[in-house]
Amino acid sequence: MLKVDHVSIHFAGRDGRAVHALDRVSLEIPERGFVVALGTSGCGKSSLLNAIAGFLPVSEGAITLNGRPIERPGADRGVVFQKDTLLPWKTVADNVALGLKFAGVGKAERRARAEELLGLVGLRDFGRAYPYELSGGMRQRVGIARALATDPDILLMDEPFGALDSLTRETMQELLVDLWQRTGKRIFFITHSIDEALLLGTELVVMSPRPGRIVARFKPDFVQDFAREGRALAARARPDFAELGEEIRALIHRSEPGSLAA
Ligand SMILES: Nc1ncnc2c1ncn2[C@@H]1O[C@H](COP(=O)(O)OP(=O)(O)OP(=O)(O)O)[C@@H](O)[C@H]1O
Repeated sequence: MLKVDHVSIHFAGRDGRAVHALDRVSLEIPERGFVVALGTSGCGKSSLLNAIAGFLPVSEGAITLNGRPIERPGADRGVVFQKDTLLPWKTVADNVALGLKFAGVGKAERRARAEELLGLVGLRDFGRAYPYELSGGMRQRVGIARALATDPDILLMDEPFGALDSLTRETMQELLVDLWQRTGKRIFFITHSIDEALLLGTELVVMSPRPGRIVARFKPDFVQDFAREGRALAARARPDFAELGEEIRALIHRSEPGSLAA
């Protein structure tokens, strides 16, 4: 279990006043859970993800993974960002195996594991290519393979498909749901897209800013239809898909700065 227990994160703002990026946020991600956070810009989504990753210390509260407190980055958490962070001078296979190298895994095993992971993300023949030879979608596939390399307990994904064109994004959503089913990893995923959140999440947490809080939680089951069909069509066709989407849209708009409903 990944457990975020009453976590607050404060930053010193430029005017000297504290910025409450997160205020007593609690969250649990069970095995095979796919939790999606969404909300307006500045509601603390990335701060929450960075704290789970161990990049950012919490001001109050605690985060534990299988009972162990998270205090620093670790191989039990794989991270994927919107912008790929591949090393341009290394081949795709070497990029995928980077975490394994740090973990002291030998060359032959690294190579075999990279090949296996590249097969899993549909890039079997690209191990010797360099990142500049790949499209944006392909680079994100490499990023996902790299995040999976150390066989982490959880995947942390910060708007991983936010910079992709809509067709590539759909393909990547299909790939991720397939990977999720096959690997059984728990996932924490950030998006600005209500459609994407509904399609992917087993739990959606809607956040609002200043201070960053969870204002609503939903447990939709559209991802089961998506996984079964391999396509989003059946899930999107359900009347409750649009209804829940509208409910979440209204919630988010209400929390926007300057909103008349705020
Ligand atoms: N290092 C920092 N120093 C000071 N303030 C910060 C820092 N990082 C984030 N903040 C502030 O904390 C709040 C939450 O930021 P965060 O990036 O977590 O939000 P977000 O929901 O991920 O936003 P976005 O959707 O735009 O990525 C914002 O008000 C932001 O300005």
